[in-house]
Amino acid sequence: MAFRPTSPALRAKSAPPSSKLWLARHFDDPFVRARHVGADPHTPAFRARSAFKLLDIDDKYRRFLRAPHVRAVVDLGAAPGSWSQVVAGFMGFSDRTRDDPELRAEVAATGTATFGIKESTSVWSDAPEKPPSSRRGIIIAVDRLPMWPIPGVTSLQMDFLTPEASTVIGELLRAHANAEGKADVILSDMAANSTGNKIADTENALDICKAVWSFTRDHLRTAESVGNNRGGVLLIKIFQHPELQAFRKKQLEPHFHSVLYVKPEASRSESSEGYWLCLGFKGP
Ligand SMILES: C[S@@+](CC[C@H](N)C(=O)[O-])C[C@H]1O[C@@H](n2cnc3c(N)ncnc32)[C@H](O)[C@@H]1O
Repeated sequence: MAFRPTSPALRAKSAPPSSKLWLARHFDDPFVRARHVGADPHTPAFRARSAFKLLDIDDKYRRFLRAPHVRAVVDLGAAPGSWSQVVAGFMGFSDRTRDDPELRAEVAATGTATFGIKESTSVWSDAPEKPPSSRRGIIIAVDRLPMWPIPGVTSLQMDFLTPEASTVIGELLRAHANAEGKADVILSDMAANSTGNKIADTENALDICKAVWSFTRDHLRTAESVGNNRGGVLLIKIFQHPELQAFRKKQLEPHFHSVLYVKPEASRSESSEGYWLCLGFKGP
């Protein structure tokens, strides 16, 4: 199956007027245009404009992802994979998926949307058999949706809110990360589907925050173990809401040296989306 984007002209033709407006604005968006920087103008360099949010946050806030000690990263809500692409780039892996004939042949041999998935565990990976730790670290990407592979990224197709998610990710970290078996950075761009009901949407957003925080307590390295008071980083997507602010005050602030609210340039101004960048984990 070819992962080539449908041309904007084709999509706009059959769309109702309101969608046409959205599409016109979408394709006029500098971050959407910037995705197409590769040799082939039809194949975006990044799979989503979200890549620019992460690049922007990392640029503005102390290059927490580019720090040399960062060798284990967990990317929650990773599909279609642009954040994982950014992390893989920083950790020295290049996205050869499009260019490498060998990798393409591998992909073709194992199937299409479901290729490589081990049915028993619902874990699949495009990383070679040798442990990633012997190279430049481990990147674990988790999503309910399948994800086209990215070299250096181990992908898990699972619902993060299920109890086994933490166990499976923890096992991978213990096998392939640093001596402590913990992540240097945890990223969460997870967003629940909107139900149209504000109360239900807030509850769902809060459930995600709580699950990510509980996972963080178990699997994030502390600033002390990194040897840097900004080490042990959590970046989590949130939507502005008083209940979420209370969660930040009670749960996050006491456990990190600093918790910053960040609204990257690539985040649409009309969206209430933002991120908390939590630096320097003090421990659970
Ligand atoms: C905004 S997208 C992430 C985009 C991604 N950061 C990128 O750059 O390509 C949010 C993702 O969160 C995933 N998601 C939401 N709830 C989830 C859950 N409970 N478990 C796993 N993934 C979830 C969705 O499937 C969706 O792919």
